[in-house]
Amino acid sequence: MSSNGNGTGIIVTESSTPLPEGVHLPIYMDNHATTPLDPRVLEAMMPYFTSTFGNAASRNHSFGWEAEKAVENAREQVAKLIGATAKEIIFTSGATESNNLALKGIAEMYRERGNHIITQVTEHKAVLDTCKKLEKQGYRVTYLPVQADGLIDIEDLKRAIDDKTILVSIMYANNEIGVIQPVAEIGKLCHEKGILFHTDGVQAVGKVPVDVQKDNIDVLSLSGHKIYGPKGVGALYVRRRNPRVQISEQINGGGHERGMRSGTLNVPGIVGLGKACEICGEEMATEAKRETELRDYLRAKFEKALDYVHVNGNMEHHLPGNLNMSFVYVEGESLLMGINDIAVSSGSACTSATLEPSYVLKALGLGDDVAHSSIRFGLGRFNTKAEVDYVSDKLIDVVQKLRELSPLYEMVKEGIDLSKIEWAAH
Ligand SMILES: Cc1ncc(COP(=O)(O)O)c(C=O)c1O
Ligand code: FES
Repeated sequence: MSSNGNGTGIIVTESSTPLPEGVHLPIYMDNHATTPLDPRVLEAMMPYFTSTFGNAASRNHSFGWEAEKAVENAREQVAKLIGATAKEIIFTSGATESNNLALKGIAEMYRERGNHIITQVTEHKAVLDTCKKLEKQGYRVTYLPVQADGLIDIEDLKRAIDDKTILVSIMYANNEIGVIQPVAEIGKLCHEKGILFHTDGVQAVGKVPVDVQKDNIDVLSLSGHKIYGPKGVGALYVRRRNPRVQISEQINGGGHERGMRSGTLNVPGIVGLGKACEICGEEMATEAKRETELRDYLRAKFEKALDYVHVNGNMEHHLPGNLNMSFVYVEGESLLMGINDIAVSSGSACTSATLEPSYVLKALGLGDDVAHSSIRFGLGRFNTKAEVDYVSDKLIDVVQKLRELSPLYEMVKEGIDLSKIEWAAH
């Protein structure tokens, strides 16, 4: 296997100018995809791999009791972060499983009551593909559109509800454009109509205050690796009162997690998830402020230096660390190649397995070309101002150079209306 020397798979281009202090390449600014494990989380997890390795289900010796105690402590920590009680937390292998369990488990359990589910077009694939599977099994699914700013229209939701609707699943915050949906309002509407409300809270939990009571949430998915915890562990909040939600198990076996999710518990992972939640709860307010400032600073630098750039998604209802920007009139692929020492995500096909531009950006009404020239910056706990400066300066430089070569940009500057041009077919 060839190596690029930094072990990340990212090829770092040689630079003749010395790097600013505190900047090490490559720079990771893709914290919506995953986050590094916080060293404090690792420290909490370590004993549970070696000395305290018991099976939390072993009832007749201290190894089991110690493991169980750690799991129950983590359950409290997770519950506290979202305003739930410990008994309402089910541990899973991650949010993909949580979303599957929520949707399939509710669909199956409430089949007698109805077969209609409402979601939205900009959900994560873990929700969309689960819904598609349920459609094959005879459920009806309404995929609500979003407005140009990424928010759903509550009136659309009201119109979509019918007497067979059993579940509404709308994500708390979007993983690409960072837009925060009016969750409390959606939940209130669902409760008035006697419909269950599930939210994919993966990007919001730990970043902004999430409270299952105030937000009228019945079922919520969360994931460890998006909040500086380990990968492969997550949880599902399942409301126990007003209303008591019932979920049909999707994995059968030893009856763990009150029968809702069998399988020996990942004790170190769960301990890590709990610790990650505790840290987020303690540091959320200051960290959200810090990331928001960095985010706004990054955006302001782009807007000052470049024309034809715009943000995607409503910026008032927005995650602190998210910035999704389109750099119009540059070719997406070249843009990415020009910033290959920076780990960000793009709305283009070249970074994904499926050869299509981001369906989230397209749902906002962006054309393929603009979606291709869009970049998602995901700022996180370990990003610094020096990194933000490096990233913005580099990007501005690359965009300016690419535009110098861009005939489209030149035509726009000359005042030619591109939409009126008849391009020759090829
Ligand atoms: C909004 C959203 N939902 C679900 C997931 C899946 O989470 P996990 O990686 O824990 O399965 C992700 C992560 O990619 C996400 O961003
Ligand atoms: S930018 Fe790579 S496919 Fe569009």
